[in-house]
Formats: sequence, C-alpha cells, structure tokens
Amino acid sequence: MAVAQVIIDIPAQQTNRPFDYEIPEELSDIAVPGVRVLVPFGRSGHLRQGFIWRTQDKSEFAGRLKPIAQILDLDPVLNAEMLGLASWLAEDTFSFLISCLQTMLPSALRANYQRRFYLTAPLAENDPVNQLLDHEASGLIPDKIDSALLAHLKRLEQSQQLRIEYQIKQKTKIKQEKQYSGCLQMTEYQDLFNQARANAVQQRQLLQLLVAEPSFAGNVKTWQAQLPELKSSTLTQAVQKGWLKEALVEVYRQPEVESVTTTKQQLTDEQQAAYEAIIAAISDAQNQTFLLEGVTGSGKTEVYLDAIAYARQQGKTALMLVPEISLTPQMVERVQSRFPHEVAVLHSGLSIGERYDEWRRIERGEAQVVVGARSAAFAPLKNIGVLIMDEEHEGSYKQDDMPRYHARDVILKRAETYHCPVILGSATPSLESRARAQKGRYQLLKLTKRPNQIQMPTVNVVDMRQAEKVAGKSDFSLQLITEVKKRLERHEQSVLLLNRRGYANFIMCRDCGHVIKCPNCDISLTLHRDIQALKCHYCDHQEPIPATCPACHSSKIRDYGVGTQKIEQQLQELFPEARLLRMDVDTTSRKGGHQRIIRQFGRHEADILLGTQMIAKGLDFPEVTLVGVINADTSLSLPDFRASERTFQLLTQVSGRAGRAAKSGQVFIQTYNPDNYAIQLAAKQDYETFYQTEMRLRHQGGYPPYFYTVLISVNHAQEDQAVKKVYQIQRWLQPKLSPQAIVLGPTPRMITRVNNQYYYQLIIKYKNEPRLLIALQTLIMNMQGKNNRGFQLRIDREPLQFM
Ligand SMILES: Nc1ncnc2c1ncn2[C@@H]1O[C@H](COP(=O)(O)OP(=O)(O)OP(=O)(O)O)[C@@H](O)[C@H]1O
Ligand SMILES: [Zn+2]
Ligand SMILES: [Zn+2]
Repeated sequence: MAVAQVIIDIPAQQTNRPFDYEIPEELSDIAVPGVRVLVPFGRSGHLRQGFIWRTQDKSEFAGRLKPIAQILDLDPVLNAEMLGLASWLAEDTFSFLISCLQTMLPSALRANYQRRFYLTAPLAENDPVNQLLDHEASGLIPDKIDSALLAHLKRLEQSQQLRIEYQIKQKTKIKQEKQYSGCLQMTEYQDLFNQARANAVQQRQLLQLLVAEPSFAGNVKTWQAQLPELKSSTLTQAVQKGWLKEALVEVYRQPEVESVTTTKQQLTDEQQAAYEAIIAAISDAQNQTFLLEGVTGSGKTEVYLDAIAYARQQGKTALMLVPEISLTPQMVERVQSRFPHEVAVLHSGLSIGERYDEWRRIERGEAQVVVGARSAAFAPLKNIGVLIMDEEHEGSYKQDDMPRYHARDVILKRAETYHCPVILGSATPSLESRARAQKGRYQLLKLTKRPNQIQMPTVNVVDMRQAEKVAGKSDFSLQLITEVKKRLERHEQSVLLLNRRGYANFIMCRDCGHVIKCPNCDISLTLHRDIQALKCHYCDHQEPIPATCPACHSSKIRDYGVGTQKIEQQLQELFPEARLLRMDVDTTSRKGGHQRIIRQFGRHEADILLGTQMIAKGLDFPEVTLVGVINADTSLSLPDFRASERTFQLLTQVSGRAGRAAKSGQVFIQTYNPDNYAIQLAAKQDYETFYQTEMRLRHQGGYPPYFYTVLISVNHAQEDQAVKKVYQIQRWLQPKLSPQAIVLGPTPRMITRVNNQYYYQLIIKYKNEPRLLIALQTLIMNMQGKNNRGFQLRIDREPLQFM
C-alpha cells in the first residue's frame, strides 16, 4: 500500500509530526511530497489541510489508515529544497514544521478555516448564540469571539444541541480573462466582409482587420488597441456567429510600475574589485559569503545589479532582499529597468492575489530575478547564482512571530544548497557580520568613497543643552531652522528625522501628573491627532482624548513628548510657505502610502520630508542637501545592549541621504549627549572606529557577537503564575547548562503586561552548549502538559528585541 506522511496544519506540539494516510490508487501519480492535501483528522474526522511530507510503501502505524480525501495541487507547491529548508528552519527556530511550511508560501495558498455551527435542537429565545445565526439553523463562529460565548457554544456542542464544522475556504484565485482569436481563413473573412451590411460599421471594421490578419488574437484591450471604437459586445456577437473563438486564459495580476531608464554605470575601481571577487565565486560555484561594506551612496546597488547581470549571463537566477521600507519605487524601478520582464517583486504592499501571481511567475521560471522583503528569502527560485541582502544590519529581517527566523540565515542556508555566493551589503554592518568578516568567515569588500568625486556630507553636532532655540519651539535649534530656511530659498530639499524609537506622544495632567495608560497594557497611550484619539501601540485599544484629567478633573491636561504630527505643526508655523510631507505609521498605513510619499518627494512636490526611521534608508534624491536629526538621543537610552549600535546605524544612514549628487550635503544632528561615542562617530561617518569601540564594550559586557543568546519568555493572565513558572524553568534549566553559560533573570519584560498577559523572561548567554538544544526542546514538550494550560512559552534564538 502506498502511504503518505502528512503534516497537518494545526500548529501545536501534539500535531508537530507527520501522520500516515493511505494514498488511494487513483491518486498515486500526483500524491508526491510537497503537494497540499485534504485529510480527515482527529476523532471528529473534520477535513484539514496538510502537506505531503514523504511517501513510502508501508506504515508503522498499527491501525487502519484513513485515505487522503483530496489532493489540492497537480504539481507540488514546495520542492525538495523547500521541504529540506523547512525541516532545518523548524529545528533552528524551535518552531512547528507546519508554521515553517506555511511561511514559505504566499498566503493565498494557506487554508482559511471557517467554523460554522448547525443547530440540531432549537435554541432558547434568550440564548446568546441566536445573535450568531445567519441562516435558519446555522451561523458562522467569528475568529475574534468573546471567550464566554465560545465556551457556551462548546457546552451546546457537548450536549449535542449543535454541531460545529470546519470549512476550508480557498483563497487561491487564478485570474482569468477572455481571449478572442480568429478561427477562419482569410478568404472566408473576405466573403463575410462582402456580405456584411453597409451600416454594420463595427462588424465591417472587425472583418477588415481579420482579412488582414486572420489569426489575430487578444483580450478586449488588445482588440481595442487596433479598433478603438470596438465594443466588447461586438466581439461576443462575432463569437456567436462563429467568426471568432473565445477562450479563458490565465493572466497575472501585476503591480503597476513606472518605467524609468537607468543606464549601467562604469564601475569605479573599488566597485570593480568587489565585482570581480563576486563573479569569480559565481562562475566557480563557490559558497562564499561577501560582506560589502560601503559608505552611504558608494554605489553598492550598482555592484549588486552587475552581479545579478553576471549570474543571468551564466543562465542562473538571482535573489535580492531589501528591507520592506527600502522597497521604494526607486529601487524596484532600478532593478526592473536593468532586467526587463525578468523581475518579480514581493512585498507587503501587494494584494494577496498580486503576491500569488508573482510567486507563480517565479515558481514557473518566468521570472528569474526576485526583489523582495524578508519573506522573499523563500522565493521558489531554482538554479540560484547569487543571493543578496541589502542593508544587512536591518532588524526587520528577523521575524517576530513563529517561525522566528532571520532572513540572513535562510539565504546562507540556500547558498549552501546552490553552491553560490551571498552578498551582505551595508554602510553599517551588524557587529555579528563584521566580526565574521574579521575572522575570515566572510570576505570583506570595501567601498570607501562615493563615485564621481562626490563628497560625503559634512556633519555638525548641535549641543541642545547650550544651543539657542527657536522661540516657543524648544525642539528646534536656531541653527537647524536657519539651514532649512536656506534650502527653501535655494529650492533644495530637506529631510528631517524624528527618532521615534522608545518615544511617543503621551497625555499627562499638569496638575496631578496623571498619565493616561492603556487599560490592558503597562504603557501610556499615544496621541494621534489626525484621528483625534488615543491609541495603544501594543493592543488594539483606542479611546477618545479626554477634555479633563480622569484623576483630578483638571483641564490642564496636555500632550508631552515629540510626535511627528506636533513637529509638523511647528514646522508649518515656522515656514507657512513650505510644502511639507510627513511619513510615519499613520501616513503610511494604507496600501502604497509609503510609495506615494516617496514618489511625491522625488518629483520635488515637497520641500521638506519629515519622518520617523522610515525615511533613513534607500532614498537617493539629488536635490536633498540638508538632513536634520531632531532628537538623536531617544534611541540611546533604551535598556538594550544594541542601543548604541542602532543609534549609530540610524544616524549614519540618515546622514547618507544628503548630498548624493552634484550639490554637496550638510547634516545637523541635535543632541543632549554630544560627547557620546555613537553620536560622535556617526557624525564622522566612521564605521570602523565604531566597530572597534563597540566590540570592546561587548567583550566587557559579555554580549553578542562574543556570546550567543536565547530568550525564554513565559506569559500568563495572572502575574504570580507567570513569575512562578519562570523561576521553575530557571531551576530546571540551570543544571543542564555548563558553568560557562550565564543565565540573566528572571526579570519582568520591560512592558510587563500586554493585552492583559504578564510576561517574564530569562536570557541565556552562552558560547558552546551542546545540551542546550535538547533541553529547550524538552522544555517545549513539557510546557504542553495538562498542568501548563494558560501559559505561553516563547523561545527566541538571537533575539533582536529584549523588550
Ligand atoms: N560607478 C558609478 N558611476 C557613477 N555613478 C554611480 C556609480 N555607482 C553608483 N552611482 C550612482 O551613485 C548613487 C548612489 O549609488 P547607490 O544608490 O547604488 O549607493 P548605495 O551604496 O546603495 O547607497 P545607500 O547605502 O546609501 O543607499 C546612485 O545615484 C548611483 O546611480
Ligand atoms: Zn494596550
Ligand atoms: Zn490630574
């Protein structure tokens, strides 16, 4: 008997293994690893979606196997490489296999379950379940359902007053359109034309076209391009008359792009040297990782594009990852114009359908160059020649939910499979990568200059403790404002950064000091002026802005902190004539918002771009000659050993937006810590000294890259339970580690309560702990036990967030 081992899509420890199913005879050809199936699962026998993991001749399972109910794909959606990658990923990130398999696929291919109940006995009149009925005796159970109501439904199910069914909704929709094509001989069309009534103008035009080209084919638009007056009804009639044949053909939803022409640049000597090292590795199929450390504006992208071009010449494909926020139209257009018709773009701005179509183009080998954000690391390219990660230091390459993978690790793994090089590029490499280059594990390639004798911007540190401020606007030094004014006079552009990290706009009472906090989380609510509301950034809570203090009823309640909206208002008061664009979570939350703002700024439809960290990367606009950092310090004070590194990176990157073309650039960094080494070295754009200094501090503190780290966090609705559990875990784990391992904590997480769950954590720092992996896997198993209900465990290897 043919047996399929299936991974069921229930992300839980109990189901985190393959289950055996019989392959019915008629499905034996298509039941291969990597296809999605529907199988009956559990006592209820509800159909669930799953993936065939392996096939074999017999089963170890003693009982009778259930057969596969349905196969969803004619060809596997995951190939052997992807299945292997999933297996590695699950182990490396302590994740369920099913979570890994799903992460690799576009969401259109994920099953979407609906829970529907069917009444088997009438409900009491006042039963709350009545409100869920959408048919006579059935209703949908919403995903976000009140837990009391859900418990009530369960009770009704147990007492057999209703039954609950899982229904699978496919999100996959292949888009099709009608294609009309000529199906007669030229002479036949000629006869028809001669017979046509003189006043049937459209028909005559159509026939005329067919006489000239009997096999003309295309969709309505193609026909209309030839015959602009043509109505689609005329085409339908022509089909009915047998003049044309009609067919449904599959089409791709492709996001629109503006076309630009970019010419290939003559590489500088430094670029050329880097390029040659890389292409040697491509042509020799060497699995070598390069760290391309190039100052801002040094032309790293140019090197990537040439490396991709080389891989293409060799008949290979290429993948380029960029952080979500640098997937600007500018970047995408640059790649697309170099490789017309070969590029697929994957980012979160696409609709589910567009993403699915781009994925299919890659999967079928119709797109050979992929540009995308984090999850594009799993793009189903084959025969990869080079893998690139731009801005490799960016935190957004690490996923925050299960599987907690880092895209860098994924592409390094794929490079092993394809025996190809990886290029990690940045002006400010992560300490981890730079240290690996130091050790020779990566090959360091440097670009120290901008091309065409373009100078690095001059950076001025403005000491805000002493600086003269603009009257009534304490966030601005006179110096910075004077510079902005100069730019306005010269019709040049300015970029102003508000360093928002760990900083928000909150409401406080001036009389009693009361701060308005989220009822569910230990964090103050943030003011959003555009929607006139207070919002919690951790849960969905939202409430109106109160007119008086809820504690003392004073009316002297006002906002503190520096929000982008407040700064925008102040700028508008200072420069009423200036055209301002603001870029932050509020203005970019709608689809394409980010793109739209960057395009507008690029067309010089605004003089000043004000924004959060989002504006620090990827912008390459010749008219930007001033960059101002309003508050450099906020990210320095965070309780995280990477605080200096992040501040340095942010300041260096944003400074790099200035003076990238003919006009020279200036940067002004406002700070209350002018002597801080991260700020000083960012002002000098001196990555190497920063690297040396920071490495010494990391060594002293025993932090990465000298140590590895794992974060273990538990949460529970009751604080004392969470505390008890975290101590219990610590006592259990400590003896399993060597004396060299350091366990920090237990400590409450910085924001201890989120969404009414209390979070406590441990951090393990270690160099070499062969037994740690097994211990953590055992811990995961133990936490699934009955006496651990209500707890959630999270294990994060090499976490980037400790808060
Ligand atoms: N060899 C070259 N000759 C002339 N111009 C070049 C050359 N290489 C790159 N450029 C131009 O220099 C500018 C900066 O290049 P690019 O955007 O590739 O730099 P980058 O290192 O990726 O920058 P950043 O990391 O700051 O985003 C671009 O406008 C690019 O067209
Ligand atoms: Zn909240
Ligand atoms: Zn008050």
